[in-house]
Amino acid sequence: MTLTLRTLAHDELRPFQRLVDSAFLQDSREELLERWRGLFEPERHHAVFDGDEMIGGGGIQTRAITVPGNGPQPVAAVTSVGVKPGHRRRGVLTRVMTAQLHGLHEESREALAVLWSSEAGIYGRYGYGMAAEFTRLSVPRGAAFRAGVVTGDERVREVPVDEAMPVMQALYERARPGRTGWLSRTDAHWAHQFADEEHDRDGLTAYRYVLHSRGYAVYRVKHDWPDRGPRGELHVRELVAETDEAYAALYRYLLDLDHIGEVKFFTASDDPVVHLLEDSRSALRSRCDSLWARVVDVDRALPLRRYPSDVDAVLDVHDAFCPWNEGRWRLTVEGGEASVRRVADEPDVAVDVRALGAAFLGGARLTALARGQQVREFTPGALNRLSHAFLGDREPHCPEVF
Ligand SMILES: CC(=O)SCCNC(=O)CCNC(=O)[C@H](O)C(C)(C)COP(=O)(O)OP(=O)(O)OC[C@H]1O[C@@H](n2cnc3c(N)ncnc32)[C@H](O)[C@@H]1OP(=O)(O)O
Repeated sequence: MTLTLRTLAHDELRPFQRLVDSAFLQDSREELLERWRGLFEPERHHAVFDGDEMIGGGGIQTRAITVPGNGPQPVAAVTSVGVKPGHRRRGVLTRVMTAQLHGLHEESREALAVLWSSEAGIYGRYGYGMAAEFTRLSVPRGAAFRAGVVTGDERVREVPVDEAMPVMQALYERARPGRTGWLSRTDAHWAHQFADEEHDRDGLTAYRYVLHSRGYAVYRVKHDWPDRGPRGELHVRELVAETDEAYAALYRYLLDLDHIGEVKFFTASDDPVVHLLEDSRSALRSRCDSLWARVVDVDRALPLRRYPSDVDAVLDVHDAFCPWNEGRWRLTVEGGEASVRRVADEPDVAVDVRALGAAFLGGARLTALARGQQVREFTPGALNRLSHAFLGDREPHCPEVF
């Protein structure tokens, strides 16, 4: 039977969702369909059919991502990729990736695509690079701040979700343009991210919502009452603050809650809490990849962000999956703004397109990627200059899995 590929219609959410559930070895739940419907853009979802049977697919959410120095920019947020068990390793994913990336290029849609990868070995072959990491942070309850840390005297208040949500949305929107890696959220995204259904809780409590006039935190608790006294785990879902003082005040509130042993948070890898703590080593940290990024069109993507230093270099780009990127491009950054044009000049560096994706948000250094054999320098000094130009003011961080 030959395989066919097409985009979906509005009434195909149910079979598509069943397919994704089957690929992720999850039970299908009819009641979740309404929540998914708000996120479903059928014309941006591709599915592969074996005869009449939908056996694989993947979708795109139309969103914006904050890039270094230039606020939110359009991004194709790739999501819900799956192939039914029994139909794997015969090129279904490759067909979906081809349809997505070639489609973005041909229709001049988003010049950048991002995703969270279920397994790290999958997306490099399609030109995605590891662009951001998150830190699994664990801080013991009561951990003291350094003398001199200011938390202010404003009371942090726990409030019901209905009161918290509009305030959270406004705070998030105000903070977002300055936070590399944060995504735009519609009401449907907010509803999805904070749905808080029983089966998502994994034995933890419902979300608790905490407000400060300049920030908020959302958390759950896993209770633990051993003989030596309570030592629950407090899991922070999101902590957003417009000021450093509000950030410290919210952390202080969470660290001082009774019955807690540890505060745990999947946070940005430059979360400042280690600098607030008297004993920085009490914060245990381990890192893992979060966002993978794909430069769809080199000449359209690189000018989307700003650069901290000027540079003029010819890049010999290797891109086997999107051949329109292959070859030599001159990247010129003046006053932080980039222009990119095709040239026949001798290259200063050779880069795999994965490395451009990894460096795009300022998270990975091109010098490190060179040591990882994804970048090669021909002109001495060019790599250091280029690597510096790609840095950002903050570590990129994506506070939600989509
Ligand atoms: C953004 C997201 O949604 S991430 C979620 C991805 N989905 C999942 O993890 C759900 C469970 N897994 C699956 O559904 C499937 O196994 C998929 C989607 C990962 C792969 O689908 P397939 O149709 O089997 O992939 P396909 O046959 O096109 O393989 C292409 C290549 O990727 C490789 N590959 C596929 N899956 C993996 C993996 N998990 N790890 C490493 N390599 C992989 C294949 O070996 C093949 O390599 P080759 O080009 O060198 O021959």
